[in-house]
Amino acid sequence: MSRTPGGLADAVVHLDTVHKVYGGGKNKVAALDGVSIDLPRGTFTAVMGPSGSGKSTFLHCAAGLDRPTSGSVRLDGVDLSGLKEKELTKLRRERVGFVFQAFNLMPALNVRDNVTLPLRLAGSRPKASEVDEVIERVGLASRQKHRPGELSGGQQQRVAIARALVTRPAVVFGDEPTGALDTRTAREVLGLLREAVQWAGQTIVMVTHDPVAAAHADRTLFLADGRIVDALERPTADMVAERMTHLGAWAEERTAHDRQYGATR
Ligand SMILES: Nc1ncnc2c1ncn2[C@@H]1O[C@H](COP(=O)(O)OP(=O)(O)OP(=O)(O)O)[C@@H](O)[C@H]1O
Repeated sequence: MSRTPGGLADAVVHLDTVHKVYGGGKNKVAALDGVSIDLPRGTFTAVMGPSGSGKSTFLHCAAGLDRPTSGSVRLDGVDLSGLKEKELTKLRRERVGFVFQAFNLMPALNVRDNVTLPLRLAGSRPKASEVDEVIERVGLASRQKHRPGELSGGQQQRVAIARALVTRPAVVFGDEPTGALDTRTAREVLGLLREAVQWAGQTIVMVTHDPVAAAHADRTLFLADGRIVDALERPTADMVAERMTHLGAWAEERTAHDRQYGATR
């Protein structure tokens, strides 16, 4: 892939020296400490790291849900730092899809209406054939008139995935999308995400604690103390778990050290 001075030519998400600092004085926390990364179009990236390493902060800054303290984020070619709140909301609505651990469906709406909601909110009229296709893809064609309360957890997450994909976003961000699912259902949902990368060239970025989930991605990034400290291409779950064990032990040592000597990371 060709590189430009600003990063990869076809990076959907580009972070350049992103810092995110919370609090001040003794309570200051550097949740992100100079993160630079390109996430290429049509790829599936998993983000892992010990608790408190900055995964959610990374996702929020990359998705334009939160603003970095310094550094820049470019999403689908747009520099987010230049955008006003309203413009940012519009960009998220049009170019970003989200899948959360809690499915966040509207309980009063049926499957089809939940799926088409983002399109309607953006003021565009859903094209029936495209909606049919995405609902078919996630295996819910026979459940379109059901409400979320009548569906299993896995089916509800499929609705959320269809809702995220229907706008054909530049990137889908997943925050522990399989965190609330049993192992078998989680695998099915991950298979669907993987398929979306394959059949639609979808770009996906997913925060997860689960090495098996990370093994579905093309690349796994490892965060520790707000920095990307490692990356694995097409790793197995065992490789990811092993890397996490090292990072976990390292994080524990850091915590013990901080308790003894204090820290303002
Ligand atoms: N709003 C906030 N105010 C102050 N500190 C915050 C805030 N949000 C996050 N932090 C701190 O920033 C650091 C990174 O938090 P973040 O939630 O990004 O980590 P994480 O890797 O997603 O953790 P987990 O796996 O436990 O969800 C932590 O030390 C956290 O306490």
